Order: sequence, then C-alpha cells, then structure tokens
Amino acid sequence: MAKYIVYGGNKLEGEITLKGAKNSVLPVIAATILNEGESIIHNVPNISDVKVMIDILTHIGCYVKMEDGTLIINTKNVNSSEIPEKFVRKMRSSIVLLGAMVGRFGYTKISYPGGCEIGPRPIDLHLKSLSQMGVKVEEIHGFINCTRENLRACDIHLDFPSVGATENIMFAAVKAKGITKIYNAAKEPEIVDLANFLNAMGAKIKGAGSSCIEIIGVKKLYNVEYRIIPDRIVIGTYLVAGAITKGKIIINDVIPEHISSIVSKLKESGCEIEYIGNKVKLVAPKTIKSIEIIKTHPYPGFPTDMQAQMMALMTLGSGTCIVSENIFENRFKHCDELIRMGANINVNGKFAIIKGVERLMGTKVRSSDLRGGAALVLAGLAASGCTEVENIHHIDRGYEAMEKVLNSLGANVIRA
Ligand SMILES: CC(=O)N[C@H]1[C@@H](OP(=O)(O)OP(=O)(O)OC[C@H]2O[C@@H](n3ccc(=O)[nH]c3=O)[C@H](O)[C@@H]2O)O[C@H](CO)[C@@H](O)[C@@H]1O
Ligand SMILES: C=C(OP(=O)(O)O)C(=O)O
Repeated sequence: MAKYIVYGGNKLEGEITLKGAKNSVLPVIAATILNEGESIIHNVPNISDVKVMIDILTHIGCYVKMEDGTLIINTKNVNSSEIPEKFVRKMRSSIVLLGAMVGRFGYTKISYPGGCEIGPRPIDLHLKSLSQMGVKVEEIHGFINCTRENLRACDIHLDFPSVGATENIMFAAVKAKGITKIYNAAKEPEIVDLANFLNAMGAKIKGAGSSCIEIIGVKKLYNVEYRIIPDRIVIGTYLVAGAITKGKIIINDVIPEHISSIVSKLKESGCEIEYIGNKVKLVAPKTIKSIEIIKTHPYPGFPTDMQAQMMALMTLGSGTCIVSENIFENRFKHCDELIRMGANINVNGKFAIIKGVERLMGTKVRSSDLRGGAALVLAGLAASGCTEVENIHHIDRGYEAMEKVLNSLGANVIRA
C-alpha cells in the first residue's frame, strides 16, 4: 500500500492551477450513457475514482479515451446493462449509474453499495424516487434489479436534499415522458454542472441550484463538448495547506461563489483572502485563530467534505473550536490519528471539540477515508519532523498527484 512521507515545517508559497471537480465529473461520465453517441469532457482530474468510472464504461462496451485532462467517450455500442460488484465496491458513487442505465436501457442490475468509512450511506431516497417514476426495484442477495416499462414523470419530494438521489432522478427524468419536479433538491454546484451538461446534450432542465428542479423529458440527446467546473473541495484543501504552513498561495481558476463558505471560515481563522479576477490569494496569519464553531450543512452551508481539513487547521488554533458534523454519522475517524500527532480533540457524538496546541509532531498515521487522509497530510506539513501517512489510495480517489502540487509550492512530500 502506498504512503506519503511528509517532512513538515516548510512554508508553502506560489501559484497553482487545479483540475475539475470529482463530484461533477463522476455523474457527468454516468450521464454520457444517456446519449447514444460521443461526449468530449475537458478539465477532467486524473484521480482513481475517474479511472474506476472509465473501467465501468469500458466494461459495458463504451469507447473511452483519456488524454491530458480530456475524456472522449462514445456510448453507442454499450452491450451490457449490469454493473458488477467489483466496481461498486471500489467506488460507492457508481450508484449514480442506476438512473442513467435505467434511462437508456429500461433495465439495470447493480450491486448494493452498502456503507463506507464515513458511516452508513443508505440509498433509500434514490430507490423510492425511481419507484415513484415507474421503475420496479427488486433487492435480491445484495443486488438491485431495476426495470421499467414506461418512465413516468412526476413530482418528487425528497426527505433530505441528497446529492446522489437528485442526480439519479435527473437522469431518469431526462428520458421520462412529461415534466418531473424535484422538491427539496440538492443545490450543490455539481448539480448545476450536471444540469448544464445534460442541457448541452439537449435535455430540458430548469431550476438547478435552487431547491426545485424541473425536468421536461426528451426523446433524443446529442453529442456534446463540455468543461467541468473547478473542484471547490480541492481548492479549499490547498487553501488550508497555505494557512497551516503560514504561507502565501494563489490558486487559479476558481468560482468565488462556490468557495464562499470555506473562505468565510478561513477568514475567521485570521487568513487574508482576496480574489483577483478568477484567482484566489491567501496570506496566512502569524497565529491561527480558533474558529468558534464549524457546522457542516448541505450547500450553501459549510461542506462536510472540508470538515477534516479544517479540523487539521484548528488543531493549531489559539483557542477552542467546536466542529458539528451534520451530514455523515461517522466522519471523525481522522481525529484519533490527529491525536497521535499531538492534537487535543474530544469527540462526543456529532461534535468534536478541538483545543489548539502549540505544535504537532510527526508520526505514523493511517488515512481511513479521502478527506480524513488529506487532513493528515495537511497536519504533517505543519508538524515537526516526519509524518508517514499510510493508505493514501483513499487520497488518490479525489486528489490528482497531491505530492506534486504540494511540492510545487515548496513542500517536501514523497510518495513511497
Ligand atoms: C460523488 C459525490 O458527489 N459525493 C458527494 C455526495 O455524496 P452522496 O450523494 O452520497 O451524499 P448525499 O447527499 O446523498 O448524502 C447525504 C446524507 O443523506 C443520507 N442519505 C442519502 C441518500 C439516501 O438515499 N438516503 C440517505 O439517508 C446519507 O446517508 C448522508 O447522511 O454528497 C455528499 C454530501 O455533500 C458529499 O460528501 C460527497 O462527496
Ligand atoms: C465523501 C466523498 O466522496 P464520495 O461520495 O465519492 O465517497 C468526498 O468527496 O469527500
């Protein structure tokens, strides 16, 4: 298993350009199945989740080519509508293929995704919504069989604004007869990106980014060329890298609105942040102030996917910070590892109380999930001595060559 060896203590300085959002590109790749033709997608990150998605599409008979951040997919000759368990096990979010496969073929069999490192992740909202649209859902021996005669457009009220459920409904609704309305839809920028991609293919979707999305079903979709939006979570992670090392960094190609909840918290920690056109510049304070409270919420609230990285920063704060995790039940696994590095953290249910310490010390730690792993690397950048972060395959799911990006800013991180 690969690991990172992080030699802490270097101030990060410089300018970086990053790739597109993982949480946009994964459903966008799934969406290409709805069109029986070619899609060209730019700004695609070279991360392992994208590779798994490419493997799935190749497995079902698509032509896929990835070169220099551009993905060319032709889904004309798909010859299988089943997604084997080995893929779903590698990437839970392959569940978004459900709506796309049903939309195109009227049938799919997909392995049940189960829980993951950050807690149980049920898909009841996905299945309930597809059933409402006329899809017959059968759960047999860990597999989900979905069949439909006619997809029915209808009004769907989500109990929670689930990102994945909103995406699956959008996929099915694009090919359903009539108008589907999703109430209490997820408002994440990646939902808007997906809607823009589908509309560029000929779909008729209005309201994405608000809590009510309206989809008018269409018979046919067309070839498309599209650029994925910047990854607000990856950008946030590198902003924290600048802050935790008391550095000064500029990140190109950002959408300010998408990172505003992250920037607002970083400002509370004493960072100076300004936008210069589509760049964001961060200058870290001499002393990191503890943020009183960080509560995760669906967009436009503070993202759960930035909770662990922000916590790494707060371990070195000047006072006490309370983190309240409101999206996932078990997203505090990084805390024990940060404690091994000298952090003072107490977890109580969905709350973590972080009392800032003077310094962190490098040691051996293990990443158990994507963002928790990123948080350990961030802590290692600021720690004295050497931090070994094991199990970095989790980090590779969502960060393209993290060591190269950090080293280009002056860090000393080795992949071993
Ligand atoms: C690939 C992708 O885009 N992943 C993102 C997506 O995950 P994902 O789409 O899985 O997240 P959801 O918004 O669906 O889940 C949020 C919460 O709703 C619960 N839930 C969800 C569906 C369901 O049918 N039943 C149910 O109870 C989940 O257990 C969780 O507690 O949004 C999350 C929340 O912003 C992010 O952390 C993930 O990075
Ligand atoms: C939880 C995440 O992703 P996924 O839903 O793909 O597991 C994440 O990106 O932090």
